Amino acid sequence: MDFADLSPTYARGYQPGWPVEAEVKRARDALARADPLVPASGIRRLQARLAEPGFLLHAGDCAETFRDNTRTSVAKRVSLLHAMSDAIEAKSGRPVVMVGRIAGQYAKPRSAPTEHRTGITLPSYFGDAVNDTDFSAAGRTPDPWNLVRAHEHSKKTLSHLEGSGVFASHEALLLDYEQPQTRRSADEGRVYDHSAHLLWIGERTRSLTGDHVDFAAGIANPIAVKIGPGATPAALMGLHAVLNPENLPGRLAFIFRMGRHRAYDLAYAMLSRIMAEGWTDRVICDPMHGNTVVSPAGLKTRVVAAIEAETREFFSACNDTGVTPGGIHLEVSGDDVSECVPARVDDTYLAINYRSACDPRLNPEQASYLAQLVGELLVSHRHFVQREEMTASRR
Ligand SMILES: O=C[C@H](O)[C@H](O)COP(=O)(O)O
Ligand SMILES: C=C(OP(=O)(O)O)C(=O)O
Ligand SMILES: [Mn+2]
Repeated sequence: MDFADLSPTYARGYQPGWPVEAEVKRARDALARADPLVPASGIRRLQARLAEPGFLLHAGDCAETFRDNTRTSVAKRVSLLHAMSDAIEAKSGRPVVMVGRIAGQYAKPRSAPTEHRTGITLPSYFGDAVNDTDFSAAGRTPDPWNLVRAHEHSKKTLSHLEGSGVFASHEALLLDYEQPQTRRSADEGRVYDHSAHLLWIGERTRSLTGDHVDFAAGIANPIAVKIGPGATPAALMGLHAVLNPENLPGRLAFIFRMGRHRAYDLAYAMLSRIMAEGWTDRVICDPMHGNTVVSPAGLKTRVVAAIEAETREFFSACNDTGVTPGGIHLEVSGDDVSECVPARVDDTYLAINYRSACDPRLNPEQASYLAQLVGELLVSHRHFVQREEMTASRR
């Protein structure tokens, strides 16, 4: 296979170039026969929780790996989510719904279809559901049976999550993974994607005319859509019309990931439109994905101060438009990694324990700091709401 020319297949909605189409069909058939990973009742339970005013804590790995899918690792991730949730609840008094980037976050939409190292060109790493991080021809060749392995691993993770109060979510990127797991429920006739409770559409695949939005429109799970700096209020309008035409609470969330410098202005414009239209869609802040930088040694990192700054800007825009902040979306690790730098990019710090298979994650200490901050910012929003109510009652 000519790895240097993957661009044409990859351009089709970031789907990997599978080497043998017949194998893709066999893997899809295996997924269609496999047990549903999450039951319709669990999906409906999350939808009901999201229809209430609770705050969504949406966090986990950028890319889970099969290697790290152990009971211990899952337990550490769950306990971090609980610690963060407790901190937000304790400060703000607002109930928190925990949704992990977990039990299926195995696919990545990479900026470039190929990676070059010392004269060798191979496919990029697209997540364990497609290929391997190992930079070798064997490791990087997409294997459709990894889709089936991703299903098996997700099943194992879900068994560790049982009774933890954490719902599962991932980016619905690989249609060869999602479509075969989509079934009509026998009791109420709705169509659910049983691969996770919540699915999100990424910044790169949210085109109104693309296959991903079309797929999401056809399933009844809660859906989130990433909204980056290139989006307009008109684009939001189109997504709302297609994904939540009945304006159902708990169905749709917009995850803003604007980057710290333009976060306030861009969010303000979008939130004003949401307010004016009276949409029930939840608004969430992802202060990670617009703030990725590359260190001098070539590692992707994020400065915690920038993550904090975007979080503050988002909450200010919510306060100034009167929209309720609906959640925070973070990439975090249960391990003490050194992937996000405190205040300035520093390769010595990054070298201590950089383990991410894709994007840099907050370690537990950094994640807990962010959770405290969010709790505090929610308190000032509560005061804002009370002020509004007082003004209204005086009229
Ligand atoms: O979340 C993941 C990344 O932001 C996305 O895959 C792009 O990463 P890349 O620019 O390293 O390809
Ligand atoms: C790829 C991701 O984000 P975005 O689509 O916002 O770039 C991600 O959440 O890992
Ligand atoms: Mn990421």
